Amino acid sequence: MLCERSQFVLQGLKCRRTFVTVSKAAEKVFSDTSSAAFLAAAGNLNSVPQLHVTGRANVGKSTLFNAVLGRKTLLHTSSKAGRTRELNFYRVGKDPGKLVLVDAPGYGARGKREWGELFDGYLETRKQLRRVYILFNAKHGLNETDTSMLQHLSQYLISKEGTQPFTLQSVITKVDLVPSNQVAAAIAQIKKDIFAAAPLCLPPILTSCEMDPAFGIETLRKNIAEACELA
Ligand SMILES: Nc1nc2c(ncn2[C@@H]2O[C@H](COP(=O)(O)OP(=O)(O)OP(=O)(O)O)[C@@H](O)[C@H]2O)c(=O)[nH]1
Ligand SMILES: [Mg+2]
Repeated sequence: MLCERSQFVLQGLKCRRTFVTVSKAAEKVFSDTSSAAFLAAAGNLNSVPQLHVTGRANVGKSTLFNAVLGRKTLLHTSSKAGRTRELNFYRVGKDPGKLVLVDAPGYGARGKREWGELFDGYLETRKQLRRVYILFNAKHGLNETDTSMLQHLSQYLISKEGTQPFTLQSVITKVDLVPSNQVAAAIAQIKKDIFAAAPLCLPPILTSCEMDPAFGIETLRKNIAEACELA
């Protein structure tokens, strides 16, 4: 199932081959963790693929992408919702970089209206955008705002010409917060809710940054390399 959906999204790439090359590619892209850097301006990055991270405030966006970049504090995190207040661009690898991660403010009750407008403008205009990662808290599941965001993002997934400008990948965070005997049911419910709201959204990658070692990071790195077609 995952295979078929990946194949669809990658427009015909052979699955087995994709996973082999992607695995090596992910190793290469993320091997030099010291070279990840915050970019104040994104003007000179027109040829570098970009990935966008979204999710409700406090879901763990910045923490998860620190883990992906192999850094503890590059992206600012906080126990208080609303820490990230603008679109922040991070280069992966030495200048000019292999790809750029864009960390965004959280949406939801504590998100602000203008953050939404900023996000939409970005989705509509950013040609280099390859994949949007939407994160859900394993313990909280999806609420109405999450469902609305999935439906909203779905509108951008297929253009009028029938092409797919970018793909949408779901990620479940904070799996450690769900008691082990309830994990399977919680994940099944989240998958069902994601599919109901956005059938084109790729099935979730499970993660936890509180486990030692953090869980799901390699899978996410491979997924990123795949999205950017880095061989
Ligand atoms: N238990 C647990 N806590 C986590 C995990 N990931 C992040 N957190 C905690 O969740 C809180 C919010 O993390 P952030 O990464 O700042 O969340 P965010 O989605 O970037 O938040 P905003 O920028 O405010 O939208 C912090 O206290 C993190 O330590 C996880 O996997 N498990
Ligand atoms: Mg944040």
